[in-house]
Amino acid sequence: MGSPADTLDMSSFFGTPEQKKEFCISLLESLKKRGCVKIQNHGIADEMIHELFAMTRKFFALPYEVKMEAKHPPRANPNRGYSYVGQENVATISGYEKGLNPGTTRDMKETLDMGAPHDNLVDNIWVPEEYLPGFRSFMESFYELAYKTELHILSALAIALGISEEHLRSLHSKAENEFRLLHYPSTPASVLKDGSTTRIAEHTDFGTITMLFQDSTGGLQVEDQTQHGTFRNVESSGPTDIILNIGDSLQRLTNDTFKAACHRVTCPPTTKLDGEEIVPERFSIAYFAKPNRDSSLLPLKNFITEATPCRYENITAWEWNNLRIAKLFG
Ligand SMILES: O=C(O)CCC(=O)C(=O)O
Ligand SMILES: [Fe+2]
Repeated sequence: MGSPADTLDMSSFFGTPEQKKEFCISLLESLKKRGCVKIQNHGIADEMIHELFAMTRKFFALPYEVKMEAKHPPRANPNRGYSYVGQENVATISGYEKGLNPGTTRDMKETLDMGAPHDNLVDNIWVPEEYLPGFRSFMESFYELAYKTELHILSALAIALGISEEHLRSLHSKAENEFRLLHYPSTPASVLKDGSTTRIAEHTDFGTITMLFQDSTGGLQVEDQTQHGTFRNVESSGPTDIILNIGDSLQRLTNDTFKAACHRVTCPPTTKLDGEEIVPERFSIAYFAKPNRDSSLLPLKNFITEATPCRYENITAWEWNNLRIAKLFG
């Protein structure tokens, strides 16, 4: 089966110049091989991540009617607010890159999508403060913390790729990101058996990088970059690990030097689909780092050579995002 995702200690990025260089090189190698990497000591305090999970659990434990006070509009845009189980089905876009028709597999998940606290275009949608005191301000501060880590990771990637750190960071200067809480309710294994229902269908994320936190339930799988069609289980050593994966926008900017990581969530590996088993609920949190909406996703000059001609047309990050999400709901 080969090794699962590598684990990297990011404290070396903040260490000596040699340690920093070594971290950047390992990051690039691991991502190219496995499509994702686990990062520890990334700078976000453990207590903040534990609190993030605690808040996430509290949010999804609210009565349905309360969550619906923050309801996501019926269409994909603006991508803000609470989506109930069945509202968004990722299989509709699973085969996008491969030119396949929309799939019909249903996702068993509920989500809360948020963006920057002061986004120029779209406001966040919150449940009234009295139902979840402190929730909004906590999520807004976590967003800022995650953005700082995003910038460090972008620097590390730029160093490893030999491109300008300033330029890559400037493409992300507005923090026009998305931040999503996910809850997969407990489900009889039999429901997930025939393939018509899953937790989240396979897909690539649309942005530059995704930083994911998951609980210990299991079920996340990422496609190996060197063996297409082979999905490997990715288990975190704890909720504080960041699972980092590459999205479509970085694939475009690097002219396919990086390929976006295809991933999905199924039953935990130990589930026996034939039994009476109940698959336990699962919580995860994804921070989707995206280029500024108005920036171009045309591959960067460094990646265009005679041997590797430009593979992508000029499109803005916002146009790309909207093209990808158009089929998500409905
Ligand atoms: O729940 C997870 O671990 C993955 C979620 C995900 O891939 C997404 O929301 O794009
Ligand atoms: Fe994803």
